[in-house]
Amino acid sequence: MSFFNNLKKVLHLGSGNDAKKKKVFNNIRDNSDPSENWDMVGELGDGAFGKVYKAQHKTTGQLAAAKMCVLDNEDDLADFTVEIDILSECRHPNVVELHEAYFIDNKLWAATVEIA
Ligand SMILES: Nc1ncnc2c1ncn2[C@@H]1O[C@H](COP(=O)(O)OP(=O)(O)OP(=O)(O)O)[C@@H](O)[C@H]1O
Repeated sequence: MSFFNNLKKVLHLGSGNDAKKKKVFNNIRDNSDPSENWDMVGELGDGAFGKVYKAQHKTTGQLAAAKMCVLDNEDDLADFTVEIDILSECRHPNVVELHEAYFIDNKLWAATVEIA
């Protein structure tokens, strides 16, 4: 970034749209309802951040563990994106695979391959 752009940023002289810019989360379907694709067919457990449900994909029948975390607001979503991004790209026999992640009504849903 140029010196001039840095100065504009420090002095808050941007275009005025910066605060309104919506964050883009590459691996999270924003404002999308997981129940369009997944049926919650049971409960698997409780974690530090929320409940984990047993989910079944409506078309493929694939089973998954759907972890649901209630967030205070959309800004808190940024705290989870690192984990979501790593799980989306990581393919290892000892690490659960992330199918899909959704964010709707301040709830983050992450559907990973069920292992138990
Ligand atoms: N992929 C899965 N397959 C089967 N059961 C799972 C799976 N993921 C979680 N569970 C169940 O849900 C419970 C809570 O999981 P969760 O990952 O939230 O635990 P946690 O240890 O609190 O992790 P974190 O600190 O990331 O929230 C687990 O103890 C387990 O019983």
